[in-house]
Amino acid sequence: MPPPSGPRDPIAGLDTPQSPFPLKLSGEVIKGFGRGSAELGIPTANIPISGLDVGGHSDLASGIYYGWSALTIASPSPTTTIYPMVMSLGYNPYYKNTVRSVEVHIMHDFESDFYGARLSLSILGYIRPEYDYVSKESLIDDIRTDIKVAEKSLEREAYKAWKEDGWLVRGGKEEEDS
Ligand SMILES: Cc1cc2nc3c(=O)[nH]c(=O)nc-3n(C[C@H](O)[C@H](O)[C@H](O)COP(=O)(O)O)c2cc1C
Ligand SMILES: Nc1ncnc2c1ncn2[C@@H]1O[C@H](COP(=O)(O)OP(=O)(O)O)[C@@H](O)[C@H]1O
Repeated sequence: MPPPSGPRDPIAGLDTPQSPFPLKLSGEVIKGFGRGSAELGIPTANIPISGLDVGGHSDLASGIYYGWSALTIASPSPTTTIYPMVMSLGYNPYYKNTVRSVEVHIMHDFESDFYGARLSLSILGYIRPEYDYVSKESLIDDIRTDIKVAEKSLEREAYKAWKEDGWLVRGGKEEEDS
């Protein structure tokens, strides 16, 4: 399906997250198809799609989502940092992938890659379905717009609050029994 023509909404969804959000998803950063940085100039960290099953979200619709991410780097000592993120879930119709993938663009400039790190997501809203595009440039334009929409959407108080969520701050770990 091609994207609709005309301007896009600058903000996604209502002023408070609606059911089924927030959704939690966590996994190890694995290799993707090697296109994000090289072809699009927008790196995307892939995590195993099996993480959706673990959380009971295997029927989550393909599309573009936004929320907060926690990146946990193991060495020299485990450190978790929270960043805003946009996530693409699906078959990337422009590239006609045959498997569904979870790809996360973290809205931060990193100096190096972080394969093997743990990436935990608190997904707070849905932006749009995935589309096929006539050109790589129009795909890039839409991803850039998604990033702006996510930034603006996360500025709302009820969305900002989830940045401090315990599960995320603990790097995707459930609370231990005391
Ligand atoms: C916010 C965002 C929106 C995206 N939207 C689409 C889309 O509508 N259609 C599509 O084919 N791919 C979409 N993609 C996926 C890119 O095509 C994908 O990230 C790219 O193929 C890089 O894949 P790789 O990291 O596995 O190499 C989107 C990615 C992001 C981060
Ligand atoms: N802002 C960022 N968001 C997501 N990943 C990033 C970012 N900056 C660097 N990376 C790194 O780049 C990798 C993704 O690069 P990419 O070119 O999309 O390759 P691939 O999808 O094949 O793994 C991520 O796994 C991560 O290690």
